[in-house]
Amino acid sequence: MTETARVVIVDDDHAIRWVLERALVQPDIEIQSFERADHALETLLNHPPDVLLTDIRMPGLDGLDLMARIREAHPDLPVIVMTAHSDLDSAVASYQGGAFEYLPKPFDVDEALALVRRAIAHARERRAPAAMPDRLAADIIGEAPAMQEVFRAIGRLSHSHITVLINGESGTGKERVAQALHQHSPRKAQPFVALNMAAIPKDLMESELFGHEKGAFTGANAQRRGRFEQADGGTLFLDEIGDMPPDTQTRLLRVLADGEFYRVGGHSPVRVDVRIIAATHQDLERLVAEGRFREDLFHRLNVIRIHLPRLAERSEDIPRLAQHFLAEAARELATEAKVLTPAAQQHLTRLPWPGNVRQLENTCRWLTVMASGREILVDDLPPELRDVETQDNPVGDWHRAFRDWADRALSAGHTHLLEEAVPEFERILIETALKHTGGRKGDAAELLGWGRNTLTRKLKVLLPELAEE
Ligand SMILES: Nc1ncnc2c1ncn2[C@@H]1O[C@H](COP(=O)(O)OP(=O)(O)OP(=O)(O)O)[C@@H](O)[C@H]1O
Repeated sequence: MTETARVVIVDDDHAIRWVLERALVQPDIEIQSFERADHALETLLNHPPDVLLTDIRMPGLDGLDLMARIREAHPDLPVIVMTAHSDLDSAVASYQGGAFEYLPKPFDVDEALALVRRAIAHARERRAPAAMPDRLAADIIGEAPAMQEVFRAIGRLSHSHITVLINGESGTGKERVAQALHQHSPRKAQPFVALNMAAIPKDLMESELFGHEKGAFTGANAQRRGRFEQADGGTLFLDEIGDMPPDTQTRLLRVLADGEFYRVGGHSPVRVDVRIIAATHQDLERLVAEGRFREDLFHRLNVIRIHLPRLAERSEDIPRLAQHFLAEAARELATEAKVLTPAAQQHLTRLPWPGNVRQLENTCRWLTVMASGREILVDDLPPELRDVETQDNPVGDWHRAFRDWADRALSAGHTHLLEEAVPEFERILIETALKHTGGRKGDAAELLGWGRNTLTRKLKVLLPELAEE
């Protein structure tokens, strides 16, 4: 976050102002200082900063009065009160007046900066509901612009009962978003019921959705309420709607139009009030064009469309998502949360993630169990992720080729692979380094990290034709 924070300092002591002004010179902090509280008052009231640092004892209006006046108008403004160490009474008074923190003088500049940073974060957190949240109540993480767009949509829809269609590949978080839409809707106290069309056998789908009467078909030993009835008053999430068979589509359309339906084998209509959120990874327009999805149903569902991008298209969210999933996995397994080294984190942000957020979540679970240390290195990643070729990871290429070679050699019954591999490895490095230095051996040795003598010795064995030159 690069938003600039405004910090106001009020202290009659010139030296303290000077020290603080210098301590707080940061790219994301803007400072304004005042010598007297009464001079600062008007600015503070009309243009409240993110954080106020004030001394207590000052001529004219004192710090506690200043704080009281400001907090009347801006109760959430964090105030840091500075005062002499010994002055316990004023510290207590400042807390009672609602100070965010008490900073005893003399203070350490790093301590002062850390406290100001904490106060800025606190102020932002308080403002978060009004500003753009980067995390919703349903724990959806997303700072990427496309996710912010999704959050905005959830916010805008929070007073409505409108039908929503969520598009996105498998594992991108469609169900999470559906839950968030529900939790931020007027129906939040009512049930959220989810049903995945792809997971139900076709001939059970209607009874699953609409319920059945006793004796409606073989095995229907009792009356059963379907998902529509279970979701009455709440939200019904229909996942993989593109997999819904045509006759169920027809029935669904009728329910959406009439607000009532019949249980399978039933004769009296059941009325329900259900909000539908549907999701699909398929291109519904194409299914409509191909005659596999009813056009009228498509239009009924496609009132508001939310698109969830693939994880690779929001790679800036990967570090926070990973951290979140590592913490979750640690909690589930009752162990300490692992942390990614910067290199491992960078590697993860560059992977293609065909399984999207779900794949990242599973990877974090795997790492929590499998990584040996608390810090996760690139080498700790599962091989299929570690050696993936990425734009910036040419190493992936040869790792894979090398692994294949080892595999083949072992399958062919070779033993003592190192005797074969190590000289080959060194020969390739030496040749390449010499190519880079135009044949200069001293420089090549330097590039490789060897002494010149070592290179000469290696050349004799590995590349005798070059050794004498
Ligand atoms: N932005 C996010 N923040 C935190 N967790 C997320 C986020 N997106 C997805 N998840 C988690 O990733 C997993 C997959 O998400 P979800 O089941 O919602 O995906 P989906 O698109 O509905 O998948 P499918 O189409 O396969 O059903 C879930 O465990 C979900 O909680």
